[in-house]
Amino acid sequence: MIEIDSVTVIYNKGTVDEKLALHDISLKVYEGEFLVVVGSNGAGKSTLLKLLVGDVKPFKGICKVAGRFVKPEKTFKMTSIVCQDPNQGVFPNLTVEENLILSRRKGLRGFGFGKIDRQSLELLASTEMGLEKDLKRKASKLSGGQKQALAMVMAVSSNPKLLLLDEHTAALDPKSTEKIMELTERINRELGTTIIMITHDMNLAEQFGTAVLIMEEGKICAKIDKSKQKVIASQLKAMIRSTMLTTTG
Ligand SMILES: Nc1ncnc2c1ncn2[C@@H]1O[C@H](COP(=O)(O)OP(=O)(O)OP(=O)(O)O)[C@@H](O)[C@H]1O
Repeated sequence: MIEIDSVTVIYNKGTVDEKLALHDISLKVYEGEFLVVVGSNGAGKSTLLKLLVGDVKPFKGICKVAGRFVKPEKTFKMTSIVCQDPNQGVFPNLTVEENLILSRRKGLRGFGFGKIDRQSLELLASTEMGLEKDLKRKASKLSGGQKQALAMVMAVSSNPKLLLLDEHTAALDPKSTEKIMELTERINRELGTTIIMITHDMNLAEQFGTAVLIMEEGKICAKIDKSKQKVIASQLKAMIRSTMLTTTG
């Protein structure tokens, strides 16, 4: 699904603000995988996601998604991204229904006609946040958790192959986090969507995903495959902590 080979990303190359954000990283992510990415601030986690949507270009190396070199216009339909801020993923002045219809069409043409698909309604209902009964409500009136649930359903309504989540539960309370994580798992399990999720929450890294990627200072320190390495939860947390401590000194 994802092939990254010896990629280096440098921001502001050749200026005084030059910054090496990814340093010669190689990574394979397989179809259906749910990869959780952890690492300190500035480790390069968000840059990795930007690389996968073509927002940054490799200075060196290659990056392919679904067998194709990443180009924003090509990955647009194949990849969706949900960020930390619940207000970023929805159109506040549109209703829940309009948001969903628009996202399904990926915002290319007008909206105001068409129907919400069954998959979106089922996913909305599964969150038990009452959104499916409140389709005429403006998104601006929803809670942070409801906005993020809507953003997630919108992100998968066009059936992307890859869903990128950049600390998508960071602004939520524990109850909403639980609901959003249940939805995240369902999307991976039932729709088969490959997921890459960044988090600073070690409990989430321990509890969710099929593999954990540990990054520090623009490098990949380890990829821990939970099934192959048969690690139990407490061991995994200890492994993440010790790898991060070793790297950061
Ligand atoms: N647009 C940019 N211009 C210049 N430098 C940048 C830019 N974006 C990120 N960087 C730098 O690149 C490095 C990696 O940043 P990145 O945002 O990928 O880290 P991160 O692991 O996602 O951090 P955080 O956990 O704080 O979100 C950091 O040193 C950061 O300051």
